Amino acid sequence: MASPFNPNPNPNLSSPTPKLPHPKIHNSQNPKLLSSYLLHPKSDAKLIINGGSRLSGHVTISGSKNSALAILAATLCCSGTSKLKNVPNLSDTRTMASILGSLGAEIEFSDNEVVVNTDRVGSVEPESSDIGKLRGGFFVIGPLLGRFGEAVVGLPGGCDIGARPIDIYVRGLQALGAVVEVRDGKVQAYAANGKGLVGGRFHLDYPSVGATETLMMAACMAEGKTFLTNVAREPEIIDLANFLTESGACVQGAGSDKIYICGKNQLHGSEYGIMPDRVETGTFILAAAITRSCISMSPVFCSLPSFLDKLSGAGCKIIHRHNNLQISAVPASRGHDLRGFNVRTQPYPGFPTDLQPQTMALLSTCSVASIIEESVFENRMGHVRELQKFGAKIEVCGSTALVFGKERGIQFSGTQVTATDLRGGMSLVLAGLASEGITEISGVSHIDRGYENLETKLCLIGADIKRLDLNIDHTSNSIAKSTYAI
Ligand SMILES: CC(=O)N[C@H]1[C@@H](OP(=O)(O)OP(=O)(O)OC[C@H]2O[C@@H](n3ccc(=O)[nH]c3=O)[C@H](O)[C@@H]2O)O[C@H](CO)[C@@H](O)[C@@H]1O
Ligand SMILES: C=C(OP(=O)(O)O)C(=O)O
Repeated sequence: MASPFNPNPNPNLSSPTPKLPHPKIHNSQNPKLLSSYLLHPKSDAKLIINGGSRLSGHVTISGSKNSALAILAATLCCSGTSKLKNVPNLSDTRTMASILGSLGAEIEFSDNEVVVNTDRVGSVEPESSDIGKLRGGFFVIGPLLGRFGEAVVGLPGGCDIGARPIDIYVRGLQALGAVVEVRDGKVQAYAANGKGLVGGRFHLDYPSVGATETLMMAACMAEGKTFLTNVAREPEIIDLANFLTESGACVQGAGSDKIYICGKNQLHGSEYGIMPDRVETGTFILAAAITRSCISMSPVFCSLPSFLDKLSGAGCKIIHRHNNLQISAVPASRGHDLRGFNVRTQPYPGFPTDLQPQTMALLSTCSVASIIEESVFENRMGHVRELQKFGAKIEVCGSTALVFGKERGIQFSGTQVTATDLRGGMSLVLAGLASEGITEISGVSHIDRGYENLETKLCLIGADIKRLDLNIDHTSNSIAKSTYAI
């Protein structure tokens, strides 16, 4: 389909996503220098979507953001050099690299490979402004305490989708022999015996993903055995356990609700490939569904059981063979459209909260009404108001949303919306793809935290989406330095 952008290209429109510089960083003495290299795009870009196109073709799925963040933190447990492959190049992974650099680690981030050497780590206090940008940065408290017996880490940031306290982390670290206090907006922790952490037993009163990962890393470096119960069972936990094992740790039970760890003083460097991103996989499945299209993607691991069951029940045909997944949501005939379904988000293997907003966009276009209950985060409905601007009929009561399908004559139309968090932002991209006309999305930096080369991947399967970067230097025909905040 001819794009309205092509005949008279607007010089402000750039596609694909500008490639960020990949610096080589060897100066562990100067964390400020490091931060200035690991640049973050400013938030004044916009995504412009000319919706209504059917999608077709193949998508290459990137490495998992959430695995990569935990495993980057885990390199702090390892002496020598760790080489990580299939790391997605995202603002979150770059921030994590910056956090490791601020501790004195030497890092090279090139394409999708990160090489980390932690032998010259000389600080236990990472740059607080970076910790405040994402949730994963806080995970370094586990390996720092384990390796050095102390840590001073700012309070974590991440998507604004609930209070997101750190009480389970604190109680868990205390069970491993740490004294933990929150002072001046920072968590100050040290080993009570003045030497190092000691193994222990700890029951998580909720299977928190981040607390499980943090305690696994701490326990790997504690003296003696640790037994964690009611732990998170997400595939990212298994990926972290595999990395730790590859680096010399003894971790058993990852993927179940109990993890047993035999502590070691120090792990060694290793080479490890990050697993594919299951949230990105789910998002592209939803992109096909909402546009009633047929696409394929790889590599895909079977890590979305509840989500795939729901989509199949709605009428999507999903074939997952080896590491390739094909989805067809093309209606077989008139009157046979996708049906709505009810969703209750839950820890793995339940329906993933990180796909709730994008699923809500799809359900607004389905043939019957649906109910979405968000049970993991108490405030993950920020996207509803923006989806309503497209014409979606959604009513919210607390953490439950009633999503009316197109029985109410809903037809999405392009509009101007703002992303206020990562997955909520992505639900707006999906709604834009399914809309008639032009959609303009602001707050793109939220989306950039979690989707690598988003516009390129969507364009390759036939979407009409471009990035409008207000900081492009048109005089030099290249992306100006001012595009990035230093
Ligand atoms: C970087 C990363 O991996 N982020 C993921 C991780 O976040 P994160 O690790 O932050 O998510 P958690 O599993 O910890 O949070 C789940 C629930 O537990 C609560 N809680 C958590 C810790 C704590 O000490 N006290 C407490 O009450 C949280 O407020 C939330 O309501 O898992 C979430 C749930 O799958 C995903 O949405 C995030 O994408
Ligand atoms: C909630 C998410 O990330 P974070 O935990 O970093 O906020 C997410 O990836 O959807």
